[in-house]
Amino acid sequence: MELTQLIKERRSIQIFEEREVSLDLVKELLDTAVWVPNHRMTQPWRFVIVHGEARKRIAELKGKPGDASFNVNYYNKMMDVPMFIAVVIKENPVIGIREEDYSSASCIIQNLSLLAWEQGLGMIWKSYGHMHEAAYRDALGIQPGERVVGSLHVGYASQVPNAQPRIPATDLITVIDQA
Ligand SMILES: Cc1cc2nc3c(=O)[nH]c(=O)nc-3n(C[C@H](O)[C@H](O)[C@H](O)COP(=O)(O)O)c2cc1C
Repeated sequence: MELTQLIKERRSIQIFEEREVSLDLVKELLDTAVWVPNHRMTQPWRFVIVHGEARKRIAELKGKPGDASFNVNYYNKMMDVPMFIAVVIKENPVIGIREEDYSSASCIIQNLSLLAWEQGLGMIWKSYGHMHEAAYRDALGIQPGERVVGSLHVGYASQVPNAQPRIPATDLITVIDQA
């Protein structure tokens, strides 16, 4: 697919087919996705991939089946996601570097979503609050000093949402050409 078409036609996917996602394919896509610009080449990221039965680590964060606190809707919603990828970065103590690192990690996520889309694979970047909470961090082995940039839900789309219109960049351009 041509890059322009890929960029415009990629959608964030919420609802997936039951079909499994190949771990090898995702590893290969990630290997390409990390070719982002990265000031100082800090490359502070790593990726925690959760799939199969391990999805229960996430699905059971709001109670296990049988618990009084069990949230069946949350459990089912999470177990319907074929694969999760937590994009994790080491938090640099210097704020400027921390922002650069976060920006580069965001580029990886966009690269990955385009590469996945090209392969017919859907994805959504989720930023739910509980990815910063101790229970989620413990379940995925997130270390002190690490930040979860996003929890990516990955799978083959069962529904592709309509595109939401973008404000044309041409309406947002200020051209300065006078001395
Ligand atoms: C930083 C970031 C965080 C996001 N977090 C969520 C989220 O928590 N839940 C959600 O449904 N979508 C989330 N999204 C996806 C956006 O809602 C989606 O990109 C937007 O609606 C435009 O749709 P499109 O990606 O299909 O063009 C997030 C996107 C970004 C870039």
